[in-house]
Amino acid sequence: MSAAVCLQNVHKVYNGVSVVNDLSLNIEAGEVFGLLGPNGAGKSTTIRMATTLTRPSDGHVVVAGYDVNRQQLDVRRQIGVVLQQTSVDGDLTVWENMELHGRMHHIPAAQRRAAIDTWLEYVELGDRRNDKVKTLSGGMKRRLQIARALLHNPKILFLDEPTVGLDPQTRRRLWEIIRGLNQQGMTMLLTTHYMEEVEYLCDRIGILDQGKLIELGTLDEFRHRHGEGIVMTQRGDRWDYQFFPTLDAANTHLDQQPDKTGMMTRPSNLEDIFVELTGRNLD
Ligand SMILES: Nc1ncnc2c1ncn2[C@@H]1O[C@H](COP(=O)(O)OP(=O)(O)OP(=O)(O)O)[C@@H](O)[C@H]1O
Repeated sequence: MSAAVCLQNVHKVYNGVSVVNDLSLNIEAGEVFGLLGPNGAGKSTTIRMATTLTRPSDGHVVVAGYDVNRQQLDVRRQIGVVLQQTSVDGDLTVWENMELHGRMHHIPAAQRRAAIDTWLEYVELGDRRNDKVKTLSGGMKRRLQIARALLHNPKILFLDEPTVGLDPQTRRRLWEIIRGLNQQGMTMLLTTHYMEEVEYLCDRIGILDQGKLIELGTLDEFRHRHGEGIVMTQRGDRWDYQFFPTLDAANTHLDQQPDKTGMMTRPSNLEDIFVELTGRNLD
C-alpha cells in the first residue's frame, strides 16, 4: 500500500491563532480514515488544506502524489469533495447539478451522461433526476453531493461530517453508500464527531484536539494501549472510569472490592478513550 494522502508537519494559522499544529499523517490507498475531534479541533481546516481550498501556513501536503501548493489542478482531478455546507444549487434539478459539475470537469458528453446515470442510480436518486434540488430532503441532498463528487472518477474522496444533522436511518443509508465505495477501492478521509460512525466505517482513526493529533491507529490499537476493560464507579451524579488492560482484570478488581455498590465493569470504547485523552466529551 502507498500513501494516498501525506501530511507532513502541517500548520495552519488564522489571524495569529494556530488551528492546525504540526500535523503529520499518512492515509493509505484503499483505507477509510476517520478524523475525530470536537468542534473547532481543526478537522475541516485539515480537509480544506488537503483539497486545495486553503493553503497550509507551513509543512507539506501531498495528495495522490501531487503537492497541494504547486499542483492544485492535478490534485483536484484526483479528488472528490463533500463539504459540510450543502453546496448543491437548489434551483437546479438533480440532473442539472450533476451536468454542471461534469462540464466543469470537462467530461465528454456521452461519458458524462453515462456517469451521471451510474452515480444517480448508485445513490438511489435516479427517479428524482428531474426534481429541483430544493425539494429534496437533507439526506437526499447529501447523497447528491456524494454522487456529484464521484462524477469525474476521483481516486480519493474527502467527506467533511457527511452525516451531521441526519436522522439515524438516513445516516445508516449513507454509511452503506460509503462502505460500498470503499469496497470498490475508494480511499476516503472523513471527519466526524460521531463515535459510531468511526467505529462502523473507519479502518484507522486520528483524534484531533485543539489542532494537534493526539492519537492515531485502529480502535483495537487504542483499546490495547489505553485498556480494554473499564471499572465504572458512581460518585453522586457522575461516574468515575478506571481503565484496566483487559475486561478480566477489571472484573478481578471489582471482585476484590469489599463494597461493590455503584460499581460495574464493561469493555472500553472509543468514547472512553476520547474522554481519557482530552478530558472532555465530544459534543
Ligand atoms: N477562515 C477562517 N478564519 C479564521 N478562523 C477560522 C477559519 N476557519 C476556521 N477557523 C477557526 O479554526 C478553528 C478550527 O476550525 P475547524 O472548522 O477546522 O474545526 P472543526 O474541527 O472542523 O470543527 P467543526 O466540527 O465545528 O466543524 C476554529 O477555532 C475556527 O474558528
